[in-house]
Amino acid sequence: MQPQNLHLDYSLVEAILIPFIRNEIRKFGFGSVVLGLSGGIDSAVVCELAVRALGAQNVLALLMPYKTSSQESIDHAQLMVERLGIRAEVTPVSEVVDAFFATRPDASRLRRGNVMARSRMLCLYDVSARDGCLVLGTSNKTELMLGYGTMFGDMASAVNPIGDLYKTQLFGLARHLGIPAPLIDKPPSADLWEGQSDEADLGFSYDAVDRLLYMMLEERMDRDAILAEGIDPAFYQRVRSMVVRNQYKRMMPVIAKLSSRTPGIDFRYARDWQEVR
Ligand SMILES: Nc1ncnc2c1ncn2[C@@H]1O[C@H](COP(=O)(O)OP(=O)(O)OC[C@H]2O[C@@H]([n+]3cccc(C(=O)O)c3)[C@H](O)[C@@H]2O)[C@@H](O)[C@H]1O
Ligand SMILES: Nc1ncnc2c1ncn2[C@@H]1O[C@H](COP(=O)(O)OP(=O)(O)OP(=O)(O)O)[C@@H](O)[C@H]1O
Ligand SMILES: [Mg+2]
Repeated sequence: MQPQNLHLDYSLVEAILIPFIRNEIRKFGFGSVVLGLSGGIDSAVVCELAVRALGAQNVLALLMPYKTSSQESIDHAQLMVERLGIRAEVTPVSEVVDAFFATRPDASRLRRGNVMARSRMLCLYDVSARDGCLVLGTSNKTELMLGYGTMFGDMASAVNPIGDLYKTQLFGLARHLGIPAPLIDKPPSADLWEGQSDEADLGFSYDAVDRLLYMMLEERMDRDAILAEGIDPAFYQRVRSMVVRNQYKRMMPVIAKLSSRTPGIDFRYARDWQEVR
């Protein structure tokens, strides 16, 4: 498999995603969106696309730093706000998160990170109720496949335009859209604790894992064919087990089937199932 196979015609991607956002937001009578703008590349790309789809006046960015969030992240989020001329609100999550852990002082870094992500989700959904808008999602395909995100936290949204794009492709789309270089050039980080980096957390690079995921998913190659491409067997096994282990993050909760039409099992109409009057 050639690494260039991963790359897409980003003009075409843009041409698909802009009407996608417009249609998926407007078909229920909504006209505007809110999203968490972190200063990272994923939310910058989603924000840029949303402005192109709906207009700057219809996009609200929430900047939700925790007290350890880096100043650079905040600056980069501000850079996007200025570039796009959108409305922005700063709603730090430090007090909420710290109040929660005041009675749980021994909680691990993982638990703290998840509560941080879920506190941001609280803010986003509260604003969506306040303003009558929808929450735009920013989880990319690599994160969704690996389960590298907090369920009901940063993974929660109404509409996610980038969930079928690998991180490597996000970089390509960001360049195509003209996202400022400082956001593209820095290492991706969940920014949940000081100095965190996705690639250090995961123990492999996005280039390597996207190449492997592409062979597993798009090219449907089996283990032998993938190893013949020079992929390390331990790396293959690790990624495969992450994909399998985190399947639940990509599904509805399991529902005990008691009737002939169970939500999510036999009742699987599309989100826009027409109301019969
Ligand atoms: N088989 C199963 N079926 C259904 N539910 C299952 C389950 N196994 C666990 N669970 C449940 O899921 C929970 C674990 O999932 P979850 O709570 O999501 O948390 P978890 O997967 O443990 O951690 C989240 C991961 O995402 C990373 N993250 C978080 C936030 C942002 C970013 C970023 O890149 O910005 C990255 C974070 O560093 C960490 O590696 C368990 O505590 C359990 O309740
Ligand atoms: N400080 C923050 N303020 C607002 N939203 C945030 C903040 N931190 C995280 N988020 C939200 O959580 C999402 C998940 O973070 P994640 O790090 O995966 O994406 P990113 O920061 O946009 O890009 P990158 O992965 O390159 O850092 C973000 O896209 C954003 O919507
Ligand atoms: Mg980030």
